[in-house]
Amino acid sequence: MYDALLLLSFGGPEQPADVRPFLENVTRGRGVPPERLDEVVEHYLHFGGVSPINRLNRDIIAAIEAEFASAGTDLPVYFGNRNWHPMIEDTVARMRDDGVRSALVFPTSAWGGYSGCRQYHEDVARAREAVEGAPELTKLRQYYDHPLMIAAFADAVTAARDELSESQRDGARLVFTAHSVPIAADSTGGPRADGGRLYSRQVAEAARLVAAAVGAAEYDLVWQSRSGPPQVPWLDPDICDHLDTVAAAGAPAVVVCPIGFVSDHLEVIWDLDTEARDRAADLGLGFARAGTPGTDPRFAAMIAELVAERIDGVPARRLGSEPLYGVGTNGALCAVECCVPPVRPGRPTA
Ligand SMILES: CC1=C(CCC(=O)O)c2cc3nc(cc4[nH]c(cc5[nH]c(cc1n2)c(C)c5CCC(=O)O)c(CCC(=O)O)c4C)C(CCC(=O)O)=C3C
Ligand SMILES: [Fe+2]
Repeated sequence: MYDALLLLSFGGPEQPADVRPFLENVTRGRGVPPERLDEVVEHYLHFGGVSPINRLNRDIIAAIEAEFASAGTDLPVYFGNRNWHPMIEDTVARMRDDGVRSALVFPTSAWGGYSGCRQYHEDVARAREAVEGAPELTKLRQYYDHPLMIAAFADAVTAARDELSESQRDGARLVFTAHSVPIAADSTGGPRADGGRLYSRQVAEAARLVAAAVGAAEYDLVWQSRSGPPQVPWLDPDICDHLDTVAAAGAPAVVVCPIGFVSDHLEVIWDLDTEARDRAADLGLGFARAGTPGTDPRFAAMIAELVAERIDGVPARRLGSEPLYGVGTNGALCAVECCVPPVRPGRPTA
């Protein structure tokens, strides 16, 4: 029925010369101001112009291959990106040349919403348009509340808390963070009949599930990595501003859980490990950042389970109750009027 798996991700530069063209791909027609782009160029150059994201995705692929081998699942795993090499168009052409007829697509975003789900459908549609004789491509579902992912995040939170000194541990505030998006995009996320806000509702539920798993009665959910022009409202508060609030409330430390991301890519190692950590230091707040689930063996096990749902009809395991979508073949949307793209300032209308 399916003869391959394609891991589809965001992509990131692998050398300094890649940084500008990568960012142009990401932001084309999206109204991100040039000043913001210049800043983001600096973030990448701070790490030698190399994002860890491709390497981390290759590690995830190696873990999936091992998982498939031990389960006797005979599916080759391919790697393609939206914004940088290996580009999805090139990978889909290679899949066709290898004789792949119908493949499943695992997106490295757990979420619904425009950026986390619909844009991956658009990537699939664009790649198939570019490649004559392209295989059928069926995107897997959203997995924000999969028990294996929640368990991996929960153990990472516990490990981060243990890094704090004993005096900081007790009063440490648990803070979840995810990529901010424009409020207009969030409000049209999901099928219209569901009332929108799919992304922020799923993020809030994932945070609740992880907090419950570690026994935290209190926690906060904040946002990070805002871009776009300042007059456009995005989900807030921002993580750095929130650290001021936490410090003012008298907490000795924070445990920051990047619930919105599956791996330690640039949004994590810059925005959290650099910017937020520096802000915490200025405020005299202890700071520990929980790891992301991508390197946890349970993450590959979860992917194998999502594949088995499609191939063997294994029942979908999930802990939450927010609506869950994400499946579509050849770029077909999850539902009619799903995640209608917001009108963006500066975006070409054609
Ligand atoms: C919801 C969401 C996720 C999580 C879901 C998922 O994982 O898909 C995510 C992930 C990521 N975002 C990433 C990088 C960037 N995102 C940008 C810009 C934007 N992100 C947005 C949303 C999201 N982004 C939005 C609404 C924009 C504004 C432009 C637009 O409306 O589309 C920009 C432009 C410059 C800037 O920051 O302004 C960059 C460089 C990287 C790669 C990091 C690396 O290289 O290691 C990853 C994994
Ligand atoms: Fe992003």
